[in-house]
Amino acid sequence: MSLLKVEALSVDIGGKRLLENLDLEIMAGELFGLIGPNGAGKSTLVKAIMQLLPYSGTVSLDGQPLAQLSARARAQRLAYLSQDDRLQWPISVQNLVALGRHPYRGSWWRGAGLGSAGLGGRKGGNAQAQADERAIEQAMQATDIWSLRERRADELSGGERARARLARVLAVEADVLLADEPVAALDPMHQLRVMELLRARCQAGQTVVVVLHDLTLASRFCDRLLLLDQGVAVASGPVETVLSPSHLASVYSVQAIIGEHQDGDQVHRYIVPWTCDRPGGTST
Ligand SMILES: Nc1ncnc2c1ncn2[C@@H]1O[C@H](COP(=O)(O)OP(=O)(O)OP(=O)(O)O)[C@@H](O)[C@H]1O
Repeated sequence: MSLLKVEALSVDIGGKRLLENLDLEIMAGELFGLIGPNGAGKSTLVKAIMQLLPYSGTVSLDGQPLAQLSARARAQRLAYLSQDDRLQWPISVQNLVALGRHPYRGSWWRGAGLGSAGLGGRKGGNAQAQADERAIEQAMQATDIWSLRERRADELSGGERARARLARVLAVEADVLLADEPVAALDPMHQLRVMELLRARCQAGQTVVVVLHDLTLASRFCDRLLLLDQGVAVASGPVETVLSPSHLASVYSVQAIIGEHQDGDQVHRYIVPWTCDRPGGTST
């Protein structure tokens, strides 16, 4: 049985249809990729799943419509990394990551998380505080921002901040992680590291929905893909079927070099967009 199910989902905003009658089933432990060109509707789909946009249709988790869950239950079961990387106020990296534990806190918990003592400052505290500290530290180690933990998040580089924001959602330890372009700002090593991390999280039982523009990463790491174009599902299923040369040409308007690389006993496909089918140019 699927963990996350989307049925007949449509989104209309301002008189414009952004998503058209989508059906989707994502299994527990799956690394599921959402791909498609700019404006295809990937972020809109993720926001609708997160109940951040009005939609028609049903989104359910474990058979229960998400709209029926309390905000706190939803926040514990689904973690969301948005594309928007603006920070609204100066905050240390470790306190930003600590915000990921907010869904487990009572309403009395007004601070950003760790206070002036930082990590380790509440050793010997209750079980919840220890679970929080463990989750926060693990998330920072996994995203390679441990050494940045006392820096101000708004003073980090774009890639460092992207990893800090990812650490915040990893710290939730939710059943489902929805990550909208988590590797877009990262250097190649950190892109691979994050994709390996998401893969490992799936092997440990989490379910991950990831929006990607890098088709080689999508091909190599995802179990299945949904290809969106203009709010419509063009193809869904195994990577080889979805990332066909004809889809690349018809949806992305590119001719791509598709090759295979033998890595141990596994064969991975790489996809390098090479020429544009659609002429570009600057408007005057
Ligand atoms: N609040 C909104 N009001 C009106 N139109 C919107 C709104 N949000 C998104 N759109 C439009 O919906 C379409 C899909 O947007 P969305 O952000 O889902 O695309 P995307 O596939 O995530 O694109 P990208 O790869 O550029 O991030 C776009 O044409 C966008 O302009």
